[in-house]
Amino acid sequence: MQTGMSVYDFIIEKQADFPHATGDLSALLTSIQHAAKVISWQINQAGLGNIIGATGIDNIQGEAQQKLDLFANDKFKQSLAACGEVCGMASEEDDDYVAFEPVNGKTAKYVVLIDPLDGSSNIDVGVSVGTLFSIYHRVSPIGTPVTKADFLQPGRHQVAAGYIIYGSSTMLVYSTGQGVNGFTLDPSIGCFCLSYPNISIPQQGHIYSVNEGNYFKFPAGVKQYLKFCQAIDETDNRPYTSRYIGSLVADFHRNMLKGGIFLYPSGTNAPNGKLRLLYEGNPLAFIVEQAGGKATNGYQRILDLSPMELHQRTPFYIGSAHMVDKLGQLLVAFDS
Ligand SMILES: O=P(O)(O)OC[C@H]1O[C@](O)(COP(=O)(O)O)[C@@H](O)[C@@H]1O
Repeated sequence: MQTGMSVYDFIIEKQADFPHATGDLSALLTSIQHAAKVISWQINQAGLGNIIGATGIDNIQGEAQQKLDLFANDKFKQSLAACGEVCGMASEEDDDYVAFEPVNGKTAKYVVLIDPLDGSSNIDVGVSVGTLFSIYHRVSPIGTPVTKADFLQPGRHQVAAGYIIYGSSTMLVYSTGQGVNGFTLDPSIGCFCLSYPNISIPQQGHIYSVNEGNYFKFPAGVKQYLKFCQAIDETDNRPYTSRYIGSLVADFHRNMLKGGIFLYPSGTNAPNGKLRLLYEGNPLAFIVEQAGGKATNGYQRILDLSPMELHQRTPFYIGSAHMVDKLGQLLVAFDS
């Protein structure tokens, strides 16, 4: 897999490893790229058009819906519905899942869960934002109406997952369960090209990412862990560095490439934290594990959690394996 090759060539080469591959997943991934390119173009001109700012409506999360949230949600819905491989989509921006009509009599076997524009409250200040996606095989019989059960599957059943980061460059990072690869959008040819093959996260990092403004709401184990990160100990390069953008995809992407831990504890914003298990937790947990890292709710592997509701939240700790383990030990010691 040589750097610079297009994602299309990459998918075709990878498909060769799976003689029974039908190309359906490849077509689905291509439809995600199409929507991402349109959104990337819109974000790059965001200040010029009438596309920044809020719509005046709150979404089911109780958050002010940004115009670009809706734009991105519609773009992914259109592209995924048109590709014919997806029987339904659940989005952080929609109260309930939507079922797609069959295309040319094709029997779609996948469902997609998506956070169309994560960190969108940062758009009008020019900070990186992202899209998160999660793909499963449906559990209901093919050809029958899609059901809620198709979306409430544990994260370990994901067939593929990934994110797009709209930052200094636009990147697609995804996994189909055979490692993690990153592709940068080359605007001159309108194509995602391989730029980060076989990404792996360092087992130990020196960055911690958390909104310390919520410190007094954190569980005792988290407070202990932050003390550990800030303590002076040259034997293992402490104190660590604090970095928090407030845009999950951007914070995660940095920590995956450099090594680090991202924390969004329980008790902040809501009893179970702020971040959504299905749209934010599961796709990033799938990616980080494929890159050699870990993701937990403090006590359990995120990918083993059984979802009960479409918009349920979870405490979220993700990153370098040794750092997530250390935090887990302190949570058990101080909060169980
Ligand atoms: O402002 P807080 O409470 O630190 O929360 C920041 C977190 O919320 C988010 O903005 C939530 O994302 P959404 O934009 O998808 O609601 C994350 O990207 C980010 O990590």
